Parts: sequence; C-alpha cells; structure tokens
Amino acid sequence: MKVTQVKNKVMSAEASFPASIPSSVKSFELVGDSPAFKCVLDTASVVGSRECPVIITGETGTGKEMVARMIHHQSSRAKSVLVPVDCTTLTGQLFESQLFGHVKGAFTGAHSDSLGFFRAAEGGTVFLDEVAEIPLELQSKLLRVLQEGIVTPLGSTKSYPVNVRVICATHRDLRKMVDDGKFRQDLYYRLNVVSVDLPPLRDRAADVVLLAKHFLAKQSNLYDESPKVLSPEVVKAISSYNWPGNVRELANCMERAYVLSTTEEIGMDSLPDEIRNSRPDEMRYTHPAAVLNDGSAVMTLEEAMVSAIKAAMVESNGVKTLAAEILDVERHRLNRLINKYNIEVACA
Ligand SMILES: Nc1ncnc2c1ncn2[C@@H]1O[C@H](COP(=O)(O)OP(=O)(O)OP(=O)(O)O)[C@@H](O)[C@H]1O
Repeated sequence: MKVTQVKNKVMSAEASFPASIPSSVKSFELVGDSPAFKCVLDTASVVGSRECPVIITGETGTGKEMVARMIHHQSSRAKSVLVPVDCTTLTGQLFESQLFGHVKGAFTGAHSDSLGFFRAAEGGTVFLDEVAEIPLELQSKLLRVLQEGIVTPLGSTKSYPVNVRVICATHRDLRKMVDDGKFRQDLYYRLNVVSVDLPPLRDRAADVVLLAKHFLAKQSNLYDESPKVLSPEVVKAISSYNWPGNVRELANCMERAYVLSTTEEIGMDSLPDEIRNSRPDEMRYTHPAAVLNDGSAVMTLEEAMVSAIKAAMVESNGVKTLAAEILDVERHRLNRLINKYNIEVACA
C-alpha cells in the first residue's frame, strides 16, 4: 500500500526570540492513506506554492500543526522559519508584545528590546495555533498588521515592515463565532482565504493501522531495537476504537504499548483499558468485506467498496476474473472501479 509521507526540516529562528518558540531543528513525517487525508494533502500541496493565508480546522490532535508545517515546507518560504504561536497562552499586553515586540522599558519587566514573533519570522511563516482564542480587543491589532504589513513594537514610535505568511488553526467553528460576535468578521475574511479541514481519525479508518505502525517504528528507531508488530486482536481493537484524542492519542497509545510490551508482538494487554474495553462504534460498518487486509475497518460507502475490491484482489491472487466473481460484479465494472479509485493491484 502506498503511504503518503512528507518529510521536512524546520529551521530555528534567531535573534531575540521569545522563549516559547522551540529553537531546535524539528523534523516531521506525515502518514496517511485514506481518501479524506489524501484530499487534505492535495489541498495543502496546492496552497503551499501560494502566498495566501490558510486556516486549518479540525479536532484537537488531528495533525493541524503538521499540515501547517507541510504547507510552509512546500512554499517559497521553506528556507526561512516557521514560527508557531500558541494563542491560548497569550493574553492582553503579553499577546501584543510577544507578537509584535516591545522596546526596553515599555512595561514593567521589559528589560530589553524584543523582536516579537512576527519580526522573528521575517521571510517565513507565522503559525497562529488556536487563533479563535485571540481576545476580541486584540483581533483589530492583528488585522491591522495583516492589512498594512507593518508592526509597531509596544512602547515604540517606529514601525517596521514585515514579510510573513500567516497560517492559522482552530478546533472551533470560526464562522459561528463570527455570527455570535466573538470573532471579528473582517479578520475572519482576511485569514480565511483557503480553509483546510482535517477530518477526525475515526473518519480516516484506513490511516489508523498505518499510523500505529509508523509510531511503533519511531520507537524502535529511538531505542535502536528490532521492530515490533501488532497482534491481529490489537489491529482489530485499534481499528474499531473511536480515538477521541485523534492521532495524538494513537501516538501516545503506541508509545505506551511499545514500552510495556516485553515480546516482539504487541498484545491486548499492552493497550489502555479504554481501548481494550471499548465496544466497536455501532455506526461503523463492519461487514467482513469492508475490513482491509490489516484488519482496519472502514466508514464510508466508498471506502468500504475500495476495501472490498482490495480484499478480493488479494483473495484471488490478483486474478481479476476471480475477484469479479467474489465481488459478484462484471469484470469490466471491476476494471472501471480499479481505475477510478486508482487501486494498486499485484497482477498474477
Ligand atoms: N498524519 C500524521 N502522520 C504522522 N504523525 C501525525 C500525523 N498527524 C498528527 N501526527 C502526530 O500527532 C500529534 C498531534 O499532531 P498536531 O500537534 O499536528 O495536532 P493538532 O491538530 O495541531 O493538535 P492541537 O489541536 O492539540 O494543537 C503530533 O505528535 C504529530 O506528530
């Protein structure tokens, strides 16, 4: 199975950098093969080469920051920095000074000049995580900077031009916040030129086992040990679990399982109670024909069909006539579906 992987390195920013910015070089790898995830990657690739602002929406832990890094990596700004800003940690004066900088003596505790995130990201990208948390009174200041392309550090009379791209993320419904008067409409339109919606992991069933294997491989690399495998029961359990914490929860779960497991095969006893005891989601389609080779369940009708075709092709050793018989369809229809959904088949 083809796994979509994007690798990148994010350089560290220099100068008088606020302490909350990670200064180490980070690397990342995006893994996923579900149609929904590929759709996200396609959009991200398209907007990567453009300069427009992007809003990435999705539940917590779905990979919004990773997608932001991918967009940055694919842009002409890739050689410059991506500066992540967690808007939940910024309030009032601190917000303004951290984003736009301050001069020495601007307020109590301002012992030296500070560039702020925007100027530190010059030539690169500012990633505003949880942008919906920016207090209303500060949203107008952000809008001004975005519209005019200049920042005025707190306590300074001088303004500085900035050349940054802004990518935002939120798990909230920003449109509704605008309607409720909690988010400025003008800022919403300024930021929301393109939106990318990351589906929750429960809607990306084909990604679960791939991601689990990826996180296990990361652990074995970390400890320089031989790889561990998932038992068939674990594959079934993680495929039918709902993953309320999304990819982050899966990553933690696999790290825990890797560490706790004393054998090469990871068994049910290494999974946390909530997964071991979970009942498969009743809404999930669990017909055997809709279970991939690796045991992962599918949710949409389209995914079920693709899985069934893949399963039949394996069962028939790649003989399409036999696969068509198993699926009870005409051979030419099977061919059409294989082409339409770009299903990779090992021909016998
Ligand atoms: N497609 C993916 N491939 C590999 N790892 C992923 C993928 N998506 C997410 N992760 C991992 O899952 C974790 C959560 O991802 P990330 O921080 O990007 O999510 P988020 O949506 O920004 O979360 P939050 O809303 O809490 O800020 C990270 O450890 C990230 O490396």
